[in-house]
Amino acid sequence: MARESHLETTIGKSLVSTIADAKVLMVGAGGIGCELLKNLVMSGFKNIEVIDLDTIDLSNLNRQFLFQKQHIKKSKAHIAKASALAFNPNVNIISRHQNIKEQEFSVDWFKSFDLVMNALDNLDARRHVNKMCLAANVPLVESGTAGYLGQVTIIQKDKTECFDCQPKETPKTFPVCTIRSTPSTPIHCIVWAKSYLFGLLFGNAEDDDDETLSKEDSGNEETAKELAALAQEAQALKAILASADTEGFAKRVFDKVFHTDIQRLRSMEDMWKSRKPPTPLKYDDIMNTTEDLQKAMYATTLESGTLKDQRVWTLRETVEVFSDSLLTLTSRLKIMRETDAEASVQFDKDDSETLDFVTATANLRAHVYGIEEKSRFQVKAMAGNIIPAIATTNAIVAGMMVMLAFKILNKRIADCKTSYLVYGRHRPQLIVSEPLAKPNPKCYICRNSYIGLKIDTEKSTVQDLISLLEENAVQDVEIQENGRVIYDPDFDDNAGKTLASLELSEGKFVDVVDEDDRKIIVCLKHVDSAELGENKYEIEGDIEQALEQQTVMRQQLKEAQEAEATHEHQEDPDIIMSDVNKKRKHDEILSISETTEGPLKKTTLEGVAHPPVEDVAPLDGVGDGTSSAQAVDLDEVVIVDGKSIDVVILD
Ligand SMILES: Nc1ncnc2c1ncn2[C@@H]1O[C@H](COP(=O)(O)OP(=O)(O)OP(=O)(O)O)[C@@H](O)[C@H]1O
Ligand SMILES: [Zn+2]
Repeated sequence: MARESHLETTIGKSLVSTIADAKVLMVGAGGIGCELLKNLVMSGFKNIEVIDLDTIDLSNLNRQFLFQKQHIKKSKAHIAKASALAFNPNVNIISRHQNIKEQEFSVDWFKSFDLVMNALDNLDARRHVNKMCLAANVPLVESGTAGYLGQVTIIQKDKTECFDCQPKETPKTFPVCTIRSTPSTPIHCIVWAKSYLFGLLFGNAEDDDDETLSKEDSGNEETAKELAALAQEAQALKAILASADTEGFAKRVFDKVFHTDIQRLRSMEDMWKSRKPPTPLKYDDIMNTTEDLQKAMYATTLESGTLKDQRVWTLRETVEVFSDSLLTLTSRLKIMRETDAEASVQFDKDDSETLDFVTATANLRAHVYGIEEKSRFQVKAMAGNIIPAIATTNAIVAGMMVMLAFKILNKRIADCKTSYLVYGRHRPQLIVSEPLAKPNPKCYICRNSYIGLKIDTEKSTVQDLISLLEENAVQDVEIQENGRVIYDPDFDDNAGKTLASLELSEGKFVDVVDEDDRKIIVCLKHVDSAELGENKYEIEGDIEQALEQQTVMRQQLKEAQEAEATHEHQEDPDIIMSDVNKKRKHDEILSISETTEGPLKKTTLEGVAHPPVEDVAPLDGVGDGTSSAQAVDLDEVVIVDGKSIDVVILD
């Protein structure tokens, strides 16, 4: 009771009662999720549903404080529930050990919540929840952290930008030849080991087309020749793989990859005119040398007392790890292929044998090219595309999420802001905020109108769907599902097929575009025809209104495009400047995250809801950074001294 009376004094009785009645969905019970669930049960929320598909890993325990050692391998969602109930048993928590993308989590299910809160770590799941919340018209609190950086915002259909309104950064790519022939940094060697050699040895022959390699430079004739030679080498390696069961296999692979192939590359003199050529390595030369000699020869330090994970291995140790992991993974693959001829082993930073192999081969390659070698711990971070996860960043972000939740439930969406945690700036200001952005008129996700359609997907055909749309004034339609054309006036092959036979079943989103290019997204809900009775279908929502809304949106898009064309024409110097500023800010934030060290986490900036936008706004009330007490117009955050933060909630 005392807890609630404090809350009432702080935010008022009526909001406390609204919070107690609200039903909240929390997606993800990892770094942010654990903090968030603890906050929710401690701040008056009484009805919480938590979903996470994963189990607890040892590496989670340094920051996911609802989990302890004895919980390893158990469901994150279930354990998070049990631990949170210990904080406050008077809360109704439903936990689900499932993927949020499962079909049973339909638009109607999303509609049953007053609020959804994302504590996820990947774009795919975030995009999915974004779309479901737009379709269900439920407000979404979106969050993300990357090292010391974090951000929190809200997404509300037609009122704010959605998760997909701004393009997200694509993963970094490297030219093929840098990776395969002329590496110059440790990451080039790691990408080669993880995305090329690993795939060749333990994957399917065709899938060495990793996203981290770009073929942009393959137009040039020299490069094309080099790629052809590399392809031949790959074939030769596959021939060696056929002898995996025989004595000396590891030595044969080693000598092929680090001696024969390197010698061939070395013989291409043009390539080394302005670069240091690589030095081939021979298995026997290394294994026949003693450890002492190794140290003298290769100047690798073996500091006793340092964990093997955290120091660079000697060359001999590296070769030993190479041999052991190669043999283990080869026999693992053999067993897998007994039941599935197409099976492959995937790299996973938490799978110790795959990490061993990538660390050893990346370092052997680095050695050959005279590049700095890395510890297994460092390779894990780099190969897993990892930015350190900081428990306090997650805690601050989870705190800000709850404050946004308070405002949303208090019907004050207009007062919500996007907040960024920007550690490492010279100003004594940790959190900066900016007003919520309006939807991007060009967005393919939120600038659509959603309607629900109850229909017997087993019996109704595409033609039935077209007819019912026509009955509702949607004429000359084109129908697509997830980029797949189902029907258009020039492609009617599917007209007589049932929806279900085209996998248009319960929960699927179908894009319908009419003669005026207005797009409506139809969420299918399978209902048996017997239940539907005489009406063969039932529409949820107002199609006419949706079409009108689409007309307005088309007009807005046209205006935005015209405005853009005029700007481009005039080359407005202010606009150019603002782009430069944005880039500078972005680079600055990235450089902060690059210099951070700490525990590991795979969330990258791409996982954060929006790339940090404007330069840190000179917010109202912020001084020049020299004053010791600054009032910041953040509504809920006041920074004192530049050191401590007082959180004040203004009702
Ligand atoms: N589609 C999904 N459905 C349900 N939960 C998901 C989905 N995708 C991701 N998650 C969960 O979101 C959480 C994100 O938490 P976090 O970013 O801390 O990642 P983590 O996996 O715990 O940490 P790490 O990646 O560093 O091992 C994870 O627990 C993950 O299982
Ligand atoms: Zn959008």
